[in-house]
Amino acid sequence: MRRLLCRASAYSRSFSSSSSRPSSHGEEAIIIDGKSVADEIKQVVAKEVATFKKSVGKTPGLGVIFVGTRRESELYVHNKTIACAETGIASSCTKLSENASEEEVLASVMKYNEDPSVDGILVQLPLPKHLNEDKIMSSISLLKDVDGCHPMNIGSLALNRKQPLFIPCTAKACLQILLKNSIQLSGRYAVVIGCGNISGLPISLLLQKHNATVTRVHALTETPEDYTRRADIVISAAGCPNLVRGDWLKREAVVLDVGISHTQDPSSGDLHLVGDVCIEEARKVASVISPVPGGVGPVTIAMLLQNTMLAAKSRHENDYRKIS
Ligand SMILES: NC(=O)C1=CN([C@@H]2O[C@H](COP(=O)(O)OP(=O)(O)OC[C@H]3O[C@@H](n4cnc5c(N)ncnc54)[C@H](OP(=O)(O)O)[C@@H]3O)[C@@H](O)[C@H]2O)C=CC1
Ligand SMILES: Nc1nc(=O)c2c([nH]1)NC[C@@H]1CN(c3ccc(C(=O)N[C@@H](CCC(=O)O)C(=O)O)cc3)C=[N+]21
Ligand SMILES: [Mg+2]
Repeated sequence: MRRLLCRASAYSRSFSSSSSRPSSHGEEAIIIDGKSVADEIKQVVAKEVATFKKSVGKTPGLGVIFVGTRRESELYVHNKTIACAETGIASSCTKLSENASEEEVLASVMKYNEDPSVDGILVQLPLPKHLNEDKIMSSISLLKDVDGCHPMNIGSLALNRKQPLFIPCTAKACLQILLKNSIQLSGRYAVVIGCGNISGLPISLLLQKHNATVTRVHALTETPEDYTRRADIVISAAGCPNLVRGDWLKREAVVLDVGISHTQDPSSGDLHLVGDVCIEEARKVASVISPVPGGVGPVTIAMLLQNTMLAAKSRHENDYRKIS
């Protein structure tokens, strides 16, 4: 009975444009519509950008650095550029070849660090293996770290009572989806699958900041399902198709699928996206699921725009303080 009530209340809470119920037979999870969550955020950002342009006379700007030729990275960078244009943010992209030297990449970061028209910098990951990712990410100016990947920002996210200037976009996107669907975090048990620097790790730190009890599992964890089966909230960011099966989940669990893998259609050559969660099984067990595509991904891009707007504002306030 409690379960039924839970499900009914989760349904009524989310009975809005941001979620849709896939079937009417009453036992399937709510599938979150990330695109509409993203559109709402983008509308707010677009208004802020317009106000900023009018009052300050500057256009917020994002600089992207893309090393190599990975096809999916190219797609993401393209999507980010379009999203910037939609909200009135200026964007530029520095493309470097697969065998670019560390000095070249660092020089590109420095150029954006010093460019007053650039408010936010994103170095597209993963980088080619010969490059030192830590060194490159640490060279991004703290005030421009809209990706939230600088060790100082990650450190502040991990510390009690400290607020980072920028929260990594994917973690922010997950939190936004949870809050939007009135999913309580405080005191609840959350399991994050995968501890990557741009997704799993920051997600687990942000959930912990919101007083969830958090376990992180990874490729070396023995029987990860022992943890996920007890979890109120499961967030998977491993990049392994069908990793999370229906029998890995507790009834009424909330499941966010962050992982994205690309499979190529043998006949058309088109890239298809798949998440980590076996959605056909999970939807029969979970109460709420964010799918791939159309879940966390679009919200992540909206958060990048929000962080870029935030960077423009805080840099402007800093300049103002210096001259007054
Ligand atoms: N939707 C979105 O907005 C975004 C999606 N992504 C996607 O999220 C995924 C993760 O990205 P990223 O963090 O950069 O990746 P990383 O490669 O940095 O991290 C992957 C993590 O998953 C773990 N892992 C791998 N296989 C398994 C497994 N079988 N069981 C449990 N854990 C496993 C790895 O563990 P170990 O370290 O032990 O090998 C590692 O901790 C990718 O698919 C990426 O495309 C990323 C960013 C944004
Ligand atoms: N420094 C850095 N920061 C990142 O945030 C970062 C990165 N590097 N490297 C790659 C990953 C991946 N990532 C995605 C963002 C949006 C979608 C997204 O919008 N996905 C859409 C579909 C997109 C499509 O159709 O191709 C969806 O899931 O519906 C996907 C993936 C950010 N990443
Ligand atoms: Mg590397």
